[in-house]
Amino acid sequence: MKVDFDNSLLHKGKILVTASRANFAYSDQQLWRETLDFQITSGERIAIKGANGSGKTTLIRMILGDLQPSAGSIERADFKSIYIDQDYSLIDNSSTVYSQAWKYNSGGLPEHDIKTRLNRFLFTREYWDKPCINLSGGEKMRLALCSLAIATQAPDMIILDEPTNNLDIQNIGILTAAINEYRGTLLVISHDLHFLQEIGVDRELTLG
Ligand SMILES: Nc1ncnc2c1ncn2[C@@H]1O[C@H](COP(=O)(O)OP(=O)(O)OP(=O)(O)O)[C@@H](O)[C@H]1O
Repeated sequence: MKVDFDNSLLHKGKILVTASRANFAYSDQQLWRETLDFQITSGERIAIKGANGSGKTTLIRMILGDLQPSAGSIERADFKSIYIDQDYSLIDNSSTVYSQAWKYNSGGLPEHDIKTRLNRFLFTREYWDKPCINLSGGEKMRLALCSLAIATQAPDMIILDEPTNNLDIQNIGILTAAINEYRGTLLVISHDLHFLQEIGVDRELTLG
């Protein structure tokens, strides 16, 4: 499948995130027994692993700069990221499929091109006026990827949270193809070993 992602403008190997002795506390207790020391460089594909409640989502929110560490530091370069969470909050539930796609048309593509891209992501004409709130999880994932393929500049970093949960084989195929066309930095929380292998993850960050 041809996705036509515009690529991230960052050069490969640029340091995006540096965590030094970082930890986080929601209460008086630190989340991680061992503090976190890692770097993320542009172009890497990293799987974030750990049991339920081990702090994977918390770590992502720190990497995004939404949460500050309670110990140590997390330094972030200036980069553009997209977080596709399990609720697909990238999708505006008050929009229709077509208007969601149109919102990402920052480069002013003609209507015909938007429709071509919607079709590539299996959104044929009968879907265009459908309210996003009625889409299934798999359809929302597809529309999120389609929105990114419409945007002028792909994000420097895509973060996926359990992306294959609740997706059927066809949707997993589309997700895999889209991610394999993407050249930027990828962080993915997933227990799906087959998927991680298919998208060529370079290394793992395990929380415990
Ligand atoms: N806003 C909050 N206030 C207090 N505790 C929180 C808050 N958010 C998360 N926690 C707790 O912090 C711990 C880590 O949560 P987090 O959601 O980061 O884990 P996770 O690894 O993403 O979990 P899962 O695999 O179940 O999605 C959990 O014990 C959770 O209950």
